[in-house]
Amino acid sequence: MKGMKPLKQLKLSVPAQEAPITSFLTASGTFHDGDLLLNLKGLRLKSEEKETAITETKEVDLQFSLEDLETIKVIGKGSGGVVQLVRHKWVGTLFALKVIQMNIQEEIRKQIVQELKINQASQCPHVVVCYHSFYHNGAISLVFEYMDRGSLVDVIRQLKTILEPYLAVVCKQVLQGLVYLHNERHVIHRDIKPSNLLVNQKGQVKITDFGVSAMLATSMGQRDTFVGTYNYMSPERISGGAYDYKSDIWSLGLVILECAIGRFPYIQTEDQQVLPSFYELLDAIVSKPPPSAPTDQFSPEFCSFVSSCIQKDPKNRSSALDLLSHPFIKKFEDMDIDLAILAHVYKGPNVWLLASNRSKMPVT
Ligand SMILES: Nc1ncnc2c1ncn2[C@@H]1O[C@H](COP(=O)(O)OP(=O)(O)OP(=O)(O)O)[C@@H](O)[C@H]1O
Repeated sequence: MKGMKPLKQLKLSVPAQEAPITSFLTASGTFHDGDLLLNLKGLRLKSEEKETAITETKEVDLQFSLEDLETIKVIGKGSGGVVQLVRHKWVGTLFALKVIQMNIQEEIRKQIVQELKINQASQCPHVVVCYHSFYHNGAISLVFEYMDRGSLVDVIRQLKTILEPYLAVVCKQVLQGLVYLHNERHVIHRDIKPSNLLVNQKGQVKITDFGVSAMLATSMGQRDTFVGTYNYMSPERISGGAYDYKSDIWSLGLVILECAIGRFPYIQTEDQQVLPSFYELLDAIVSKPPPSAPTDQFSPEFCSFVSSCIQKDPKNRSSALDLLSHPFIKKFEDMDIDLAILAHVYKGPNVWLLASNRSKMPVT
């Protein structure tokens, strides 16, 4: 047409950016990073689309979007957002939906998608499966396998303490999860704590929130700055030094000791209910001798296990793989202890039982 410039001559001035938004976000709102696609319909690996995933649970094959899920109730709240129990409207399967509000910055995008990828790809029976991840309106929604007995926080709250035979089984399962993360995935969890160890009525214990805390920290522009609790953090992390898989072992040791004695190990006595102040706690973790299991109350195997984990120098801590063959774990292996009994005695996060229920469990 007359007067109209050829298309080639039309120029649009776009401000210079390190990476144009179109390089990772499509017009329809889909993140893409290599093989990975993340949008309202969920997370997909292009390369895996053709492969038929062979999994034990049929839920993995469910194709769904957020609209297919209906909320039943809120089951938890963390520093990043709420966790809801949701049901798939058509199939009826229950899931835990974690919604995290976040302002995604360009420089952390790669790390987030990487973590989601690892999380979703989990094929370990002791790591909570993340079935789907949705990114919508500045929030990331993660659809997790629902663990119907809540976390170890709920268990300790109700039962007060967990006896050694059960603790050995809990420990073994967490260690199997850690061996998977450390030795197969080559990643550090970085946030092992009671609320991230979930239980179901089958008596399975699984590690959750893998990568989520790091994702939150980075999204807040605080790369590697922790957003949750510092309570279970290893001395080398608190001091800002280099840390590795052994950092998770320190945290595991504190969690297991807490489950045995019924209080956070840096709280000195049973009467003392409050935690030391933030700085007192950090100082105690870094400068004081590490906590240990009282030898007059616990078996030598248990005391040795705890001290193999809670060592100030990470070099002196055992690896997850070595701990799997520790005498404390081996001691109860032949007894065929069914953790489902514990899950049965303990009725779940909303019912607080009296500690008298402990009498139903075997005595060490
Ligand atoms: N997959 C799940 N199945 C059942 N309950 C869950 C699941 N995931 C989380 N919860 C419950 O929701 C609670 C809150 O979880 P969330 O991961 O948001 O925070 P947190 O681990 O308690 O704390 P923080 O955000 O500081 O890490 C958990 O303590 C647990 O009771």
